Amino acid sequence: MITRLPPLLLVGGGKMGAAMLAGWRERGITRVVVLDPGAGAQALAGDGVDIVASLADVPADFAPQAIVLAVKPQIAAIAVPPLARFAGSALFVSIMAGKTIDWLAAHLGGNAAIVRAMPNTPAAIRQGITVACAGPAVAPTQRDLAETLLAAVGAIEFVTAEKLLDPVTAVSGGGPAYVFLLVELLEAAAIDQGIPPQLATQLARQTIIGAAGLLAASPESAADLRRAVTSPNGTTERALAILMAPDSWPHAINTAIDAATARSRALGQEG
Ligand SMILES: NC(=O)C1=CN([C@@H]2O[C@H](COP(=O)(O)OP(=O)(O)OC[C@H]3O[C@@H](n4cnc5c(N)ncnc54)[C@H](O)[C@@H]3O)[C@@H](O)[C@H]2O)C=CC1
Ligand SMILES: O=C(O)[C@@H]1CCC=N1
Repeated sequence: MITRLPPLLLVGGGKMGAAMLAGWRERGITRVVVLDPGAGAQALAGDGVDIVASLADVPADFAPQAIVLAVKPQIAAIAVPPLARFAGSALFVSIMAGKTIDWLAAHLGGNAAIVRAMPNTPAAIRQGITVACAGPAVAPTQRDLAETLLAAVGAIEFVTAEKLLDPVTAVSGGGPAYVFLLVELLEAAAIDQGIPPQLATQLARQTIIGAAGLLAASPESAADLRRAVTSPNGTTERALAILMAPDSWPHAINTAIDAATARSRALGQEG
């Protein structure tokens, strides 16, 4: 167990970068340099955290033990190669969707130590889940460091088959968006039934919050919790008969996850 985090370079201080930085601050940092040209990143400055707009502004004597890549995959081909000078000394942890360990190694130099990971936005409240895969050049102590950095924002699982990162990206990486969409759709349906908008919003939000809390607190499976709501010949049964029809949610969710998985694979090939 690492007690205090070593010097870190965070490349990209947007939604995910900021969420991880907040988790690291709770964990105890020595020094973090955030490389981000965006004006919004300035808000991340504070005790032990410096913001720089370009790599040229990173102090020459700063020696990060880990570099976390939290920029969009679409700019990776521009943002990643200049970091190759750290490849001999630092671990790289990439959370970019789709970008493979091979792609990163090709842009950083063949021997770079690389962990590819996929977190999700509940990281912002330390309730995320991350799946990670360590490349061949990662030393055991570097794997431990990656685990510590990622565990600061929620649960963490390592896999050895990197190809699983594409469906993981589709399921848990994007998963919060599907849940938020459900809130939006429930709210719209409530309004359609004549429920006043303010109450409709409250019903939709608190239903998801309450159901998630019940899932977290209960030892029962999701299917058992669903059955507990569903009275024989009652109201929920009528709704579920529509939602659970093979060409309804089962088909839509499966097709959606398939499309997102394919997009993750394609992002790995671009640039
Ligand atoms: N948003 C999400 O739900 C998740 C996103 N990811 C991945 O995390 C990465 C970041 O995503 P978000 O935080 O959502 O994006 P974001 O747009 O909030 O943050 C990206 C940050 O990169 C900065 N940036 C742009 N060009 C840069 C450069 N050349 N050097 C350094 N920084 C630069 C931007 O100013 C911005 O602050 C992406 O690769 C995405 O695939 C992973 C899991 C979940
Ligand atoms: O939509 C995306 O590409 C990223 C990866 C997972 C969540 N957001």
